[in-house]
Amino acid sequence: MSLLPVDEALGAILARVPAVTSEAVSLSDALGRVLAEPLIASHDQPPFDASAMDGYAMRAADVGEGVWLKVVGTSQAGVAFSGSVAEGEAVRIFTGAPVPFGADTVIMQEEAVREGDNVRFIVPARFGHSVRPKGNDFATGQMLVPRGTRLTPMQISVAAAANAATLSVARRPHIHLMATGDELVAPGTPLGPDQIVASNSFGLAAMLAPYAQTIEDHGIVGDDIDALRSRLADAFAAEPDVLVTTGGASVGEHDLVQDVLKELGVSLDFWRINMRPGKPLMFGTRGRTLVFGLPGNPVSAMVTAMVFIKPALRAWLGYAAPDRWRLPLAGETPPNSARRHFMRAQLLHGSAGPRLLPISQTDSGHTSSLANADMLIMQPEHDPGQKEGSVVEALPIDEF
Ligand SMILES: Nc1nc2c(c(=O)[nH]1)N[C@H]1C(S)=C(S)[C@@H](COP(=O)(O)OP(=O)(O)OC[C@H]3O[C@@H](n4cnc5c(N)ncnc54)[C@H](O)[C@@H]3O)O[C@H]1N2
Ligand code: MOO
Repeated sequence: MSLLPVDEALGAILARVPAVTSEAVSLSDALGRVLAEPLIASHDQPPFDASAMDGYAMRAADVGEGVWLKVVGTSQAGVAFSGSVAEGEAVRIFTGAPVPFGADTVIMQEEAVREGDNVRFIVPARFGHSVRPKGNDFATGQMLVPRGTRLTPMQISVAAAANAATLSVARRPHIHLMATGDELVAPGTPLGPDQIVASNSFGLAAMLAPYAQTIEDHGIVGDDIDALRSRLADAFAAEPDVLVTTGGASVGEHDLVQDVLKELGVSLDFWRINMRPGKPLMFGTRGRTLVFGLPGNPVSAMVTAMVFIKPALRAWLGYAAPDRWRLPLAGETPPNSARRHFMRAQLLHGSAGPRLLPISQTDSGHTSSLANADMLIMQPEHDPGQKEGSVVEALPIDEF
């Protein structure tokens, strides 16, 4: 049985991801969305030379020890001084207010002595000090946030400062989930004999939600070919962008998912990957729907979603794939088999800096160890095992 290498499988999936399409959203809906068009400044910021302090604006050349200047007016934020500052004059000014024509410098009020309409300064003037020049923050036409950025609060703030009421962001996919297996019952159900709680769709919905416009969970379908056919046909009728099944992916008589997907017109790109956990993963397309058939084992389902579905969704949104992390080990790893191993690991934050502590549990049904992990170490095929301190590649579990 030949197993497809992980990188080839990922390449095949990415080749099926459609081009980014965009939609406009208001700033209040933009957090966490991926920018589809770069944010370009449409005005200079500040739009005028502005004071950085509450104080006085004047010509630096006019300031000297014991020299009194005449205060000829006030410039406050929103209401500029309408005149200009001539030799020997100053204007009372407030933070953010336009620096009047003729003035070139601001001195803060703590360094000023005011008597009636006159002011003198207890420090020498430094030309241009406490003046924010027009366009100093950003200038018209400047690119402020590049396309493909996942928007943070800081970037939403700069977008608002740039006077953008809406942003062009990537449209998000509609994702459908379906669990398969006669033994499965929904969480909260008193367990009968031979029953297993269906956990996969809950973990997957949580993992995929940040990328999705909607997530629709079709619940649990038993290992019955007619039921599976009808429920999957219903799911396809909604034309989801992505359909994810779990379970029934392996080789047993009850593993029906592949046959039914093909019967319903899914063109299968591959089945079975050279990795653990997650070997029986299948992937194909039906029209514009990307179809992922994940293994039922809960660790395999979550790991294959991390390794394949997340990168596919990042590409869907035009979000550049993050670099793989490279971190030193806080313990040794055992020799690996011929399959690439995605090994559970804890991220330790000690005085030696961040390090990865491998978790020895490798059972693909062992969910509690996965819940304890922060990262998956990517152990290469045939890796002889690594000593503590060796630098290894890893995928952070909670990264977008
Ligand atoms: N003869 C072989 N047997 C198996 C092979 C193989 O190559 N030859 N591969 C093994 C590997 S690797 C995996 S992974 C599993 C995957 O099998 P399936 O995708 O067919 O999964 P199921 O048999 O349906 O379930 C496996 C296991 O996971 C539990 N499960 C299923 N769905 C859920 C869910 N939604 N939430 C929680 N747990 C779930 C299920 O009860 C089983 O315990 O096959 C191996 N066998
Ligand atoms: O994919 Mo399986 O996870 O190796 O048990």
